[in-house]
Amino acid sequence: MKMEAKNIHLNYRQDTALQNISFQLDGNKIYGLLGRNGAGKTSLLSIIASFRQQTAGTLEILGRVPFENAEVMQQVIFAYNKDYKEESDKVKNLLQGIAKYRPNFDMNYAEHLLVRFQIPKDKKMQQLSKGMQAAVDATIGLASNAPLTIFDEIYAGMDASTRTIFYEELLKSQERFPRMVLMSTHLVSEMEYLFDEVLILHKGTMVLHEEYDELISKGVTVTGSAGDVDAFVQDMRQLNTKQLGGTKAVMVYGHLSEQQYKDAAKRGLEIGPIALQDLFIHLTEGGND
Ligand SMILES: Nc1ncnc2c1ncn2[C@@H]1O[C@H](COP(=O)(O)OP(=O)(O)OP(=O)(O)O)[C@@H](O)[C@H]1O
Repeated sequence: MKMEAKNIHLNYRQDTALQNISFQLDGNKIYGLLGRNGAGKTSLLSIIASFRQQTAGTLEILGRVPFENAEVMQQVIFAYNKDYKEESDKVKNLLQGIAKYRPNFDMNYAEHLLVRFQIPKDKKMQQLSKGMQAAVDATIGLASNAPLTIFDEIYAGMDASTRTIFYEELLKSQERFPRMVLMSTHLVSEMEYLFDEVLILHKGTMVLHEEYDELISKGVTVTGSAGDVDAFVQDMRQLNTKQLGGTKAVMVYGHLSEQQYKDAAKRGLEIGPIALQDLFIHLTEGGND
């Protein structure tokens, strides 16, 4: 699967929701789309899923414009928390209806997921709790086996155990049927282990797109006595500082050279990894409140 966005803008009347969004995604990987409330995640995913059209710029999926292109849209599933209050269909009938239009839909797997999520398949959708409805949305997203699978904050309403089942099943089904998965979230620390690549949106612009391993390897946390830490990090890009008594931990962004590792060891400083959550907070702080 391949996707390319060039200079996408989206306005809602006079408000700008997305500006200058460009990226290329290539491969059957899990992409984490991170952003705070109102960053533009749903807006961007809705354009990718052809639920709405951008104001300017181009989007291509497999080299074609997806909007109103049935052939491309067959390959895409957009799973999000739907409103089922008017939905009197039973769970099993809803799934059967979806399976008719989805060539890769795996009903056996969907039933397995319903058992794992403890969803009674003979119950009407409108009678399920919010978390159970979200689990049905996740089931649809996973069992559709669509080459481009989009989950928009699908976990909302799910309890911690249900979310864990969802993450496990996502990884298992991705192994069986590799696909491009785009997943928006602000539960960064809980979900970061799922991501192959990370995209961070902030106030409608893309502030970062990198491979997860590369991203994590780029930053380090330097811990030790405050004076030594300050001297060591003085010329580095500092992201975050914590101090407890005389001990200080500073998160810095950038690769350390071999010499810097040696210097750190000499000064008795500890070098540890950074957390994506810290980087996310740093890159998206300010302006939204
Ligand atoms: N239908 C709409 N009409 C007008 N403005 C909208 C509409 N939908 C979204 N917006 C605005 O666009 C911006 C981006 O919203 P969006 O829903 O894409 O963010 P999000 O990152 O998905 O947020 P959240 O994490 O809170 O769901 C926000 O400022 C929001 O107020």
